[in-house]
Amino acid sequence: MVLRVDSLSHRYPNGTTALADVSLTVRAGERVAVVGPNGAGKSTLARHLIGIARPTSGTVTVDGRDAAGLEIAELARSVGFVFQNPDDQLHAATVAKEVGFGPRNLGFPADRRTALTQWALQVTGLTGEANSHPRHLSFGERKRVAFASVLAMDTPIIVLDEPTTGQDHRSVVLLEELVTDLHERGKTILAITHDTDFCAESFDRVVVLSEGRVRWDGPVERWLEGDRNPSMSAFEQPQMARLGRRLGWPTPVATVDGFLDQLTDHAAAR
Ligand SMILES: Nc1ncnc2c1ncn2[C@@H]1O[C@H](COP(=O)(O)OP(=O)(O)OP(=O)(O)O)[C@@H](O)[C@H]1O
Repeated sequence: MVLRVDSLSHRYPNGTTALADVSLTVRAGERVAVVGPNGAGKSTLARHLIGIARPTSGTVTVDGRDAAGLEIAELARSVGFVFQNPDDQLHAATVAKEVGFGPRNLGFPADRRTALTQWALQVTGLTGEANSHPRHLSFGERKRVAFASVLAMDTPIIVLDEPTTGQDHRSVVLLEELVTDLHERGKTILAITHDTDFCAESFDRVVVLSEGRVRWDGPVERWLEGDRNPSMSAFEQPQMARLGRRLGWPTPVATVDGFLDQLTDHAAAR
């Protein structure tokens, strides 16, 4: 169990209860999407995973260690966090320096630092921007710089807060491929997202939060079976699911590959 949240509650000083008795376990190598309406408590939950929020009650355990008892810098070796707003985490004068900062800070040797920085720039499509000032890039590009700077830290767990926001179609496809690649490298990935297409293409499991509580937790395919699952009703079905329904297909389909498989089966059955 790489992440374990036990009966976690969080009340802000103004009295708002953002999380109420949340329990959740994530195994190493899982891809989990946390979804839910605005104000559900998703970002608050993420802040607990990186140790910048302290539980009102309950515990958060990362790799068997109580997050509340660890220094933020220590936790950063295990959990990389990509903020919703990249400007919360970009400070260096060039993209390459920004991406190289994390591995340098963690004390990695020079050859590992260089290899990780180059890899992170390459997989986020930023090699050509290595010498640019992050502030001169677009919002979508800055988000990719933030992602690259977390990748370069080579943490076993990566938490992404709304990664597809502000990304054009090409960048979303790049992101989906990247999540698959990271999964194949054995990373544990948890993303907070409102993007059901992204959930369908890149994640195995969905956790639905609402009003600070876990309302649903299970495989992404089951969650997407809209009318059989009331927790899905507040979300837009993935495009492939809507298309499958319009075609009258009885078995729900959510991904492009799933759609093509069913199309092939239907053609063969004719
Ligand atoms: N610093 C804070 N002080 C007081 N209340 C807060 C604070 N941060 C968040 N909240 C409240 O806690 C609740 C959960 O907020 P949170 O940001 O975790 O939700 P979210 O699911 O991430 O929302 P969104 O989808 O809009 O980003 C909301 O009611 C919010 O107003």
